[in-house]
Parts: sequence; structure tokens; C-alpha cells
Amino acid sequence: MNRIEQKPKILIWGMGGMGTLFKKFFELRGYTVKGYDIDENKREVDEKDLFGFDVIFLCVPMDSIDSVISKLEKLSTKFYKKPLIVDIASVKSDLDKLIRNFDVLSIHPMIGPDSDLGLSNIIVVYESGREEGKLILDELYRAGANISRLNYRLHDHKMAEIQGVAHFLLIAMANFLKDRMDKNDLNYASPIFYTLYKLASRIINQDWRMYYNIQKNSEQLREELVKSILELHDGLRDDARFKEIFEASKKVFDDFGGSTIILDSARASEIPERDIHALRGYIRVVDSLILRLIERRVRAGKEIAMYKKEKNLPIEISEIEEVKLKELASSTTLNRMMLNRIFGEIFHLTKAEEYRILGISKRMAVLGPMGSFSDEVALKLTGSRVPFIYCSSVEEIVRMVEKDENTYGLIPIENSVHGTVLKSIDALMRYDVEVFGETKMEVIHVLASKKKLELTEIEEVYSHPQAMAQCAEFINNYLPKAKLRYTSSTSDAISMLKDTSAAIVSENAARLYNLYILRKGIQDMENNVTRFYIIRKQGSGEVDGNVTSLFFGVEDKPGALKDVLEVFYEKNINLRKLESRPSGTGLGDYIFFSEVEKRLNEDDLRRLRDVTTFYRVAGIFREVDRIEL
Ligand SMILES: NC(=O)c1ccc[n+]([C@@H]2O[C@H](COP(=O)([O-])OP(=O)(O)OC[C@H]3O[C@@H](n4cnc5c(N)ncnc54)[C@H](O)[C@@H]3O)[C@@H](O)[C@H]2O)c1
Ligand SMILES: O=C(O)C(=O)C[C@]1(C(=O)O)C=C[C@@H](O)C=C1
Repeated sequence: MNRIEQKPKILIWGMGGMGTLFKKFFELRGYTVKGYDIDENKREVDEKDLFGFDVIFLCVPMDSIDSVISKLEKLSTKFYKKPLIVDIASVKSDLDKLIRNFDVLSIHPMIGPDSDLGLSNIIVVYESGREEGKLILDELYRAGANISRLNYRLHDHKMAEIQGVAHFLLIAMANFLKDRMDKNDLNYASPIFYTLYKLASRIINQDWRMYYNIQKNSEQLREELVKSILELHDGLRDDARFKEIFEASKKVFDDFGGSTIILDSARASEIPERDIHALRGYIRVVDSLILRLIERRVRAGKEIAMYKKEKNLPIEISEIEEVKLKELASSTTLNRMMLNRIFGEIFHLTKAEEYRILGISKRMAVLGPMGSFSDEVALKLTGSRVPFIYCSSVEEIVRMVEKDENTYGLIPIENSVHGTVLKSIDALMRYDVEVFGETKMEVIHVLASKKKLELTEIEEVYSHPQAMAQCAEFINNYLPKAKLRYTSSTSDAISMLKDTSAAIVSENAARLYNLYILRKGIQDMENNVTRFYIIRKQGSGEVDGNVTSLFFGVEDKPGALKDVLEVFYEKNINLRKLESRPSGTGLGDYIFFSEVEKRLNEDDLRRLRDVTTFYRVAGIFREVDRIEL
């Protein structure tokens, strides 16, 4: 465990490409992060407010680092606490100066602003051992970055090889071909040419200064490179010599099996204009890429599953999914709701593979969609070790459970405000399933929105009619002017949200869909509790419990029901619930559903047989908070 109690406050000094990347990364992980820049338009804090931060990320161009260090030195007496300076420069020539006066974590992130920190190589060049620094590296590590260490004096030399050579060759290619080719030549391009062309374009279209500084750092190596190119040129006069040079490189340059680089280097980076066939061709390539990438992602599930088994971790870790969804939503303008659904399904595919590898075949059918109240209850109940199937009706759940011994179900049976869920009783009556547990959960509604809003700014409120009714008092008191819009589900309510509207949903749904929670617990009644049945295929497991639920019929004569109740009375059995439901055989024909607080024994059932036309035990169960499936 880290010894820092609170997350350090971070200042990003230089809000360009890399600064923005780090700001978003740490913000999404719950840190307070502010940006400062020489350009006033990019500033979130003024110069006078630079002193309360625990960590300062130096994200200015390399040419400006020296002046920023001098400024930091001048300011140093005013800091409330000595900040940790995180240096990310690509060349470490200023590091000596920085270390002299500050606590420093010097890293070199080997990615550009448009990349992802997951799987990136982060080279740690110097660390003064501050806890904040360890925490930062730990966050990067947990996001999948590969943290390596390299002495800072060796760093610049290594970078000359890694970056200097690659940049030089690509800049040389662009420089050489710029007068010889035009964009039409791309019609003749091969995937390899396209890849190099794209890489060179990426460099040429950025600010030249950083590349200049990197080349300055690789002057000596460049000379060796030019010499080696001439040798290769020379080697091409003789096939045996060329073969030798060619084969010698194989030892280091492995074959990249499974790479999508060639697929991606097809014309898939630019949308063709107008021509419908070209457009369809383009979409075909993009679809193939998506497919290959999803396959790769799912394959990773195998390794993750083995790790989770070893560490006894649940398959589903909703916090990880939440951060990912937030991260994805923040880097696109695509519809957030749809994005959540698509990635929700992709997560499902990966999880399904994890379950398959671990031989987990059990699943639980619940009322969907993901983020519904039932989803929340099922998560709590199972500790998320089994996959959930999201159904759109109770009947669908019960039907699924009847069909498959490995599918369990969670259905609402009653709510303390709205009473019995008759659809659940009807479904239990029709299908061969049994109740083997019950669980309760308090309904807590929250008011949530896409953007942070004052209540007075809310023009419309979206929700399911039942949730709306349960929050009527709050709506009348605090949102008297808002228009009420009824929707058929939580996810519908969320998808309708505009910038000035809010939805009444569960806290779980608000978190899942990255909404702001404006008010919590807005339901009128305290103690708004829903009770659920946990069901399985009839006869598919051990029976245990202290409550029995049963269906029975009585003759159509006066006192018939009283005879049944008398059996319970005689035997001192407390009747917890009694409902009558139409049997479906004719007008006036009813079946009774009841719950009694006892595990009925042979004798109890014999007595019931005498006073009923039929009975069927729907389940023997007890209340549970957790189930092991
Ligand atoms: N871009 C990359 O691929 C990459 C990769 C790894 C490391 N780095 C390192 O990250 C650092 C930043 O690179 P970038 O690509 O984000 O640069 P950038 O040009 O995108 O952003 C730099 C920002 O710093 C601001 N700035 C300039 N001088 C300043 C000053 N004196 N005070 C405050 N703000 C100032 C600029 O206005 C700009 O917003 C560099 O040290 C670079 O070596 C960059
Ligand atoms: O990161 C993991 O632990 C995974 O199993 C991957 C993954 C995913 O598909 O992104 C799947 C299940 C977890 O709920 C979180 C994430």
C-alpha cells in the first residue's frame, strides 16, 4: 500500500500535446489536475496560484525547459510544500540542472500525444525517491505501461539509436521524394510504402523543433548511419554480400506475427471521396481491422483469466470498465450511449472468453439493461463471478432458466411501495422453475445529468414512470418547472439526455454511463425496498430454507380458502403473502400464490392436499446476501 493518504494535486506546466495527454490520464483516475501555459488561452490557473501543487509535470518544449527551471527556482520559496518535478523531455541535457535544486522524477514516455499510455514504454531516467513519484509510476504501470529504467547518462545515447535513426531515415525519405512524387502516386503504393509514407507524414506534420533537438543529440551516430548506408549500397553490387547483410538483421528484427500494420497501411487512413465502391472498400478494410483487433483483445482474455484464477480475482471488475468507458468517451465525439453499448459488448466478449477458459459455465439472467437496478443486485449477490444475461422481461428470464440448468435467474417479487410484481408470479406459475433464495435491496434514486447543472437549469427530467412516481415530492419541490418525460427504461432515459436535462436513475447506472450525480437519494420514501427471488430450473439443486412459496387451487365453494388458512393456523405457520391470480382457464377461475414462514414437511403437505384441488411448491428458500454458483 502506498503511504500517501490523499492523491497528490498535479500541475501540468505546458498544456500542449503531452501536457493534455497526462492531464486527461490523471484526471480520469480521480486526481485534481490543473494546467498552466505561457499561452493564456490554455491556462486553468494563474501565475499567482502555482504554489499549492504536490507534483508539477514539465510538459514544455525542450527549448523552454531552461527558462522554466529558472522560473521554478525563483518561485521555490513560495511553494507551500516542495513539489516533485516530473520531467518528460525527450533529451535529458537539462536534467543536471533540474536535479540540483528539485526533487525530480525524470521519465521519457516513448509515445506521442495521439498515442495511448497503455503498453507504452516509459523509461525512468532518474528518481529522487518521493512517494508521489512512486504513485505516478504505479498508475502508469496499472494502465499497462511498460516501465523500464535507464541511467540518464546512457539515455540520450540510446535515444539517438532508437529515435534519432528512425526520424532521420523518415525525414530523409520525405525530403528525397518530395520533389519526385505527388499525391497521385499513392495510387501505386504498396502497404510497406504506405506505412513509411504515413510515418514520415506524422513527423513532418509536427513542430520541427523537437525533431531538431533529437537530431542534435544524435550527430555522431548519424555519421555512422550514413557510413552504414553507403556500405549497404556497396553490398548490393554482390548478391552474396547482400544476402549476408540481409540475413544478419533477422536475428534482431523478428517477424511480427498477428500484426495489423499491413492491413492498416492500406488506404484505410483517408476516406475516399464520393465513389461508392471505394467507400465500401474502405469500410470493408476498417471492418476487417476492427475484427482482427477484437480477436486480439479476446485472445488476451485467456492470459487475464489465468492470472485472475491464480489471484482469486473476479472476472468482472466494473471499476476498470468504468474508467475505460470514461477514457474512450473523453477521446471521441461519438454518441456516448452507443459507445458504452458497443464497448459493453466488447467487454462481454472478452469476459465470455475468460469464463470459458476457467470453465465457468453458470450464468445469471437479470432484467437489463446493464446498469439496471437488477444488475446492481445481481452484482452484489454473485460478487460478479458469473456472466449476466440482460433480459427485457421477467418472462424471458424465467423461460431461459427453465431451458438450461446452468442459467439462474433474478426476478423482482415485490416492492414495499408498489406491492407484488404480478408478472413474476404469473411466470413462476407457467414455467418449471423453482425459487431457491431471496434477497432484498433498498431502491435509491439519483438525479443525474451529462453536465454539471444547477437544479434551476434543468428543463426536462427523463425517467421510468415508476421511478418518477417514487420521486414525486422531490420533483415538485425542487424541479417544479421541469417538463417530465416518461421513458420505458433507464437506458432510454439516459440516451435522451440533453445538456439541460436530467434523468432519475440508480447510482449504478449513473456511474456506468459517466453521468454527474446532482442529488442522491431523492425518493420520497425511506425504506423503499425491493425483494427478489433467485430461481433455477426445477429440481436442479439441493433444497434448503425456512420459507416455502406455493401455488394452490381450491374448489369453487364457500369457505374453501378458509379451510386452507385453517391448516396454516392449526399448524402455527405464519402466512407471509397471499395473492390470487387468474388461472387462465375461464372467467372467475383463480389460483392462489402464497408464502409461508416454514419449510413445509410431508405432513403439512398432506393436510394441504386434503383441502386444495392441487398445489405446487414453487420453492423452499431463505434470505441470502451472497450466492456461490
Ligand atoms: N510530442 C512527443 O511525441 C513527445 C514524446 C515524449 C516526450 N515529449 C516531450 O514532451 C515535452 C512537450 O512536448 P509536446 O509535444 O507536448 O509540445 P507542444 O509544443 O505540443 O506543447 C508545449 C506547450 O508548452 C507551452 N509552453 C511553451 N513554453 C512555455 C513556458 N515557458 N511556460 C509555460 N508553457 C510553455 C506551449 O504553449 C505549448 O502549449 C517536450 O519536452 C518533449 O520533448 C514529447
Ligand atoms: O482488465 C481485466 O481484468 C479484464 O478482464 C478485461 C476487461 C475488458 O474487457 O476490458 C474484462 C473484464 C473486466 O471487467 C474489466 C476489463
